[in-house]
Amino acid sequence: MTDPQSPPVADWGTYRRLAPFLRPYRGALLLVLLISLLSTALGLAQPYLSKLMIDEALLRRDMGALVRIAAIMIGVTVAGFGVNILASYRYVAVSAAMLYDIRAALLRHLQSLSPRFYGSFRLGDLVSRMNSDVSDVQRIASDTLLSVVSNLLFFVGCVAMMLWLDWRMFLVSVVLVPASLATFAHYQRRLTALTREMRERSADLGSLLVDTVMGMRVVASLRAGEHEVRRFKARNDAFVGAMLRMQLASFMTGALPGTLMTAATSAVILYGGWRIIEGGMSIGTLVAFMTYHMRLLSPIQTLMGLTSGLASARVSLGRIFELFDTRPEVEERLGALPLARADAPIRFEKVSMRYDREAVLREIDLEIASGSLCAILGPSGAGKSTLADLMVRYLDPDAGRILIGGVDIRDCRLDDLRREVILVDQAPFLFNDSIAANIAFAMEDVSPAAIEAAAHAAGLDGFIARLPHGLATRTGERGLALSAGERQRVVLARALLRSPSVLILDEPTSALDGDTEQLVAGRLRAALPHATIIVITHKPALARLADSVVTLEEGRARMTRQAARAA
Ligand SMILES: Nc1ncnc2c1ncn2[C@@H]1O[C@H](COP(=O)(O)OP(=O)(O)OP(=O)(O)O)[C@@H](O)[C@H]1O
Repeated sequence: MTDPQSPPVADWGTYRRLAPFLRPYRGALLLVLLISLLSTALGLAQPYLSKLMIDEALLRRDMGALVRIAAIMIGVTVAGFGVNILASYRYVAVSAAMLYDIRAALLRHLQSLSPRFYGSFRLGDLVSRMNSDVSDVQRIASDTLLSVVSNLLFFVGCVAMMLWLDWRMFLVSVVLVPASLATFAHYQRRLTALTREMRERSADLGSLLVDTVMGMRVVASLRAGEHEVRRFKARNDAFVGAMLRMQLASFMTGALPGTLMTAATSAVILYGGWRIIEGGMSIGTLVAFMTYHMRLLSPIQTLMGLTSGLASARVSLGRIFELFDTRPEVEERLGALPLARADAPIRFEKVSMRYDREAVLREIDLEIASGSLCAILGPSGAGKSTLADLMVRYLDPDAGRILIGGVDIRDCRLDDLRREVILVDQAPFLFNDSIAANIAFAMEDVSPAAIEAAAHAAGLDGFIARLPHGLATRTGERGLALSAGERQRVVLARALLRSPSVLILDEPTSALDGDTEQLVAGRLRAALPHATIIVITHKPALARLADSVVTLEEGRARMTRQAARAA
């Protein structure tokens, strides 16, 4: 993983990585290409029809030819209009479907990354990659690629028609192309660097906004509003400066080479005029040639302008593929075994784990009996949450193994493991939805009675009865419309509804008073009579209810059979 402060610019080969996403749409894209070919042919016919109009109808004073050619011109224009609309419509539909596939694949991939990744990656930067960068690629894919194809086709067609009409005049027409291309290449390199800088500044701004909004209560209580506005202004100034520099380079990349090419027009008029006066060329040919020459500029200018879009998309693609390239720390083994139930003993065998260079767990040996209530105690930072993360494979140990019923959990299907072993985190997370939807999150066909039973088991029934909308009450952004203790019980109900074989609770009652804690503890066992329940806690009262107690200290685990003795 590179430093998020310096997002990569993908090399041009990165576009090849889009191939798997393009493959399902090969047929549809080929059809768009054929429609574009037809549209180009219709566009190229117009100047030649003007030549016929001048040389065959006007100069010969032939009224019949005039009407015929005018009718063909109108027909070609109308057909070109229809074909263009069809090509754009089809292309935008295909590119939108393709971009959806990329976003969905990215979302799936992000879900496979460990909490450690989310702990180290800036949230604002992540959102900016999912949103702005994918949108940027979408914009380029929907506008630019069709434009590149049709302009290239048009360019090739123009060159062919000009060579066919008069090759000497063609040479005059393209004499300034090399200078124009050199100018373009210079500004294009500058543009790529400036685009990357602009994206970095934009991600800085996004991260600050996310941080400030998430920490709004701290900002308000410390009266740091003005401090945050100043930080925002500094980052916004840096962003605007980078954007202006990029815009200037983008303009120069398209406009300077185009201006050079326009100068060639005078040379064509001079040379063509001289050939007509000498009697070596018809007026119709010069008019048609001039039209092709002028139209030649347009695809060159458009293609040059588009490269700024492509440069920007290259930066965005680099940022998107950097996420795709972040390997999940935990992956399912090929041929992983199904796990029907996990009501079996859990064994830790010489499990060691370190973050960066610091060892958190050292050769832990432990057995937790099936169906027991086990309390894990230990000072803050001893590695209790890490132990829990290992049991649901948010992380894998550096050494040693964890077995359920004698099977290494790394050999089990991840989906099965996480269905049977549920971890309720220390920081309960609620979605901005109803209490019922939060309890039944991502489950289908759950009866209201089952949700109510889970809410009762989590000690929420009294609270819900007092609410005017009951279970339909919304929980607010991140559940902040509920108290900390209520949030804890909603996530507990969410876990209970799923009837896991193993339930791990990381400080589940830290925000509850003693009476509510006793009530919840009592109902928990009744709701899951056969499950193994592992409770990480700092509370002696909760530990006293446990069948066994494990104390973690300095990376080592000590097991005490009786809660009363341990406490
Ligand atoms: N993603 C991480 N990167 C680096 N160090 C980490 C990471 N997560 C945890 N740690 C460190 O590992 C140690 C154990 O953390 P852990 O959260 O497992 O402790 P804990 O016993 O659950 O603490 P508490 O009782 O305060 O919740 C701590 O020193 C912590 O700073």
